[in-house]
Amino acid sequence: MSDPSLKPPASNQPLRPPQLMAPAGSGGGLQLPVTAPQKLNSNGSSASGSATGNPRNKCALKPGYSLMNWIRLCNSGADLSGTGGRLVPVSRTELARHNKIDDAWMAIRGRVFNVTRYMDFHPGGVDELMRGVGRDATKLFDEVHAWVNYPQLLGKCYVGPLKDNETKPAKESPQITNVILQPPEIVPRFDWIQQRSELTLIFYTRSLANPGLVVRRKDLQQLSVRVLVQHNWHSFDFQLTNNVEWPPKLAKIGSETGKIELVFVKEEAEPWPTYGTHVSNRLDSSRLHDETFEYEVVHSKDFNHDSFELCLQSVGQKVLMVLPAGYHVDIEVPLEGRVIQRSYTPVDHTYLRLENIRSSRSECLHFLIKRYPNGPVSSHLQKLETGSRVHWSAPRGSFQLSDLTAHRNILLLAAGSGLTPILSLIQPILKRNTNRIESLQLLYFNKTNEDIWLKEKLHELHTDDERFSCTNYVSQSEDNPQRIALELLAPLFQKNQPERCTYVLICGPSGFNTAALDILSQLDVKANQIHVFRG
Ligand code: HEM
Repeated sequence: MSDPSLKPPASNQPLRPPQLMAPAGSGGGLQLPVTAPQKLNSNGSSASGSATGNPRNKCALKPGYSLMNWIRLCNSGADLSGTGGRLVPVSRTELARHNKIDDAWMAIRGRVFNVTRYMDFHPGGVDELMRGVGRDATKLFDEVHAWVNYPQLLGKCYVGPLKDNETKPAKESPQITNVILQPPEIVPRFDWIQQRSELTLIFYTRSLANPGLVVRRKDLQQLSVRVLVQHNWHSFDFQLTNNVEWPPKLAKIGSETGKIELVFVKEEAEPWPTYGTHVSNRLDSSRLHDETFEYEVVHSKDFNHDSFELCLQSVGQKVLMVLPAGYHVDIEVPLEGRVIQRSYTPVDHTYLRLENIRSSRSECLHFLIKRYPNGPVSSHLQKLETGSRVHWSAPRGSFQLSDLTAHRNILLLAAGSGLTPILSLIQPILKRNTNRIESLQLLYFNKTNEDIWLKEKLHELHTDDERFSCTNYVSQSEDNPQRIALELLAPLFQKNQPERCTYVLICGPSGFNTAALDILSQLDVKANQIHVFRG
């Protein structure tokens, strides 16, 4: 029998009209986040905004069900938990009984919430929220939007802790285990919003999925967007309602949310009835293996005594490419009738000394390249003049940002030009809100002081966020040659030390990588705590 005191609140009846509710209270109630751009209806009026301030809105909420209305309801004194203010421990059996639209409970991280009244306020819609009711929805919640501040939004809906004292099934059947071991494929979901003068195409992947992007302009209304997520490519071919300008005003990938936003400026500033149409497909990745992209040099300049910066944009400005963090492209160079390839990870333009405004534009990719006397690719690239052409592959890599989720103290080991993939990870790791990082330590190894890249920039990063630190080591120093060694790394892995590193990312020449792996194995660091970037 279910406990009669745990019945859904009487107020599950239709909501009181919002204007009858008390205004948002001042004392510790919910706060309204910063307002975001809003979705325009075809008549140009605005639909409701997003609860986290993101300019997305899966469902146009009914009038009277905006975030503001929810805050009012929360502060109105209504019994949203349905328990009359009592905290009631909830068994899993009890939780399972509350699985209906008018009686909906949900457990997240061991806490049970009555989401019945939140149903129509949920920006993802009623059907989505219903997927999590009557059960422990922690995993589902995190997969969709781990960043949503549910304790704050659902504070008044808290029923009580989830009791975990029930007998668990003895053993899961082998089939079930298999299903759990294979993570479900992420298929990007498309959405769009508009303002009078802008159109935003949105692709939702998954939290920390670290997607990449290739956008190709066919003409002012036809675009091909390819999303790379977990080694799979998904294509979206668009026929837009009207013309947009190229390149997009913004191409943004939320490293934590896995959300991709492409903001285009409309040629004519007016509301569109719809974005247009699109056809989507999952692509056969093996067929893309031989695909190359043609880029041309827009800027090339010495960076230090043996390295240079190179900025390239797609020929005819047709392509915009954003790589997943930690990924590279293979640049191809013709040599004596053959084609040879080397891997390079682009760097953010803010790391370079660009003077040319054009080269900081979003459709350009920037590289920091070390010149090796016997390196045919780096020597070839250095000789290129403005307008010279280069071919490279689609983004490649095996790094999974989600592997780092459980780790709060991360060590970065880089040598020489191996710094570039590491650079692409620093911001995504530091910006992570889920299981926030405590320390991100970079040990950067070079031959001489002159070889060290970005000394000041990395110091600035440390000044901006003290969780990040960079220590330089030089091997060709007369008084104190420093190399990667057991004594150097051992203190970072000492047991019982709160800042003990639990994950290591390594990138350098093969000798350096091998030495690092050898030392880490002596320190008992397991293979699943290490990622090596190999070019
Ligand atoms: C566990 C079941 C749930 C599912 C399947 C679900 C699904 C969704 C979906 C599909 C969206 C649209 C945007 C996106 O893809 O991220 C969304 C947005 C949102 N959901 Fe949920 N949701 C669930 C539970 C909840 C709960 C319990 C809350 C209460 C705090 C919540 C609050 C929100 C908010 C605030 C947004 C807007 C996020 C933003 O704009 O950044 N969701 N949800």
